[in-house]
This record gives sequence, structure tokens and C-alpha cells, in this order.
Amino acid sequence: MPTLAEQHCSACHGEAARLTPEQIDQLLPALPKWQIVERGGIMQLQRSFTFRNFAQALDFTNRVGELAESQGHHPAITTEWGKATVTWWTHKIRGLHHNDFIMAARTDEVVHANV
Ligand SMILES: C[C@H](O)[C@H](O)[C@H]1CNC2=NC(N)=NC(=O)C2=N1
Repeated sequence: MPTLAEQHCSACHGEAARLTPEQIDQLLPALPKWQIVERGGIMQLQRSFTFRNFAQALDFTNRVGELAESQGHHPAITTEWGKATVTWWTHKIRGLHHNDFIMAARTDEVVHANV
């Protein structure tokens, strides 16, 4: 079974089902540094990354942006001096899809590649 980071996003249509709480509970242990947040009734996956300065946070942000473009699945990113917060969810289903867990795992790999 490929790890989350080895998987590729699937095309997600508007009728795709959101992950159930049970499915989320099964997937979350693979992402120990990520947390589930709820905003406006929408479940999201979020993690903050710390860096030595703004330039490193911005470089990471751009690398995550390239990843998002390559997979056609995009996060919200808040970039600050020494910190970047990445939030994944699937807009068209207003919730969490398996794709969001894949992208969170791939985001963790970006930061390792970054250092
Ligand atoms: C047309 C375009 O492919 C779609 O709007 C994609 C773009 N990136 C996306 N990213 C996320 N996180 N959710 C989406 O529903 C989504 N849809």
C-alpha cells in the first residue's frame, strides 16, 4: 500500500463524498503534526511550519505552490516572518477529501527537501 505521500490526487468532482469522521480518524495518525480545524462548518487540515526568517518561509510557500499546481489541488497558506501555516480542504465539497491528506503528506516532504 503506497504511503499518502506516494499517492496522487484524484480528480474530485462536486458530488464526491466528504470523508466521514471515522475515515478522518483512520487517516490522521499518518499526519501527526497536522490538526483538524473547522471554519464556517468546513473541516480542514492545518499545520504551521517555522523557519529562520521570512525568505525561508517564502521559499517554502513557493514550493508548496508548485506542488499544488502539479496536482491541481490548492491550499490556503499564511506566510509570515519565520512561519508558514498551510491549510488543506476541498473547496468543491466544502470539506475534507482523501486528496487533502495526500497533499498534507506531500507538504511535509517539501519542508524536508527545503532544509
Ligand atoms: C478548476 C480547478 O481544477 C478546480 O477549481 C480545483 C482547483 N484546486 C482546488 N483546490 C482545492 N483545495 N479544492 C478544490 O476544490 C479545487 N478545485
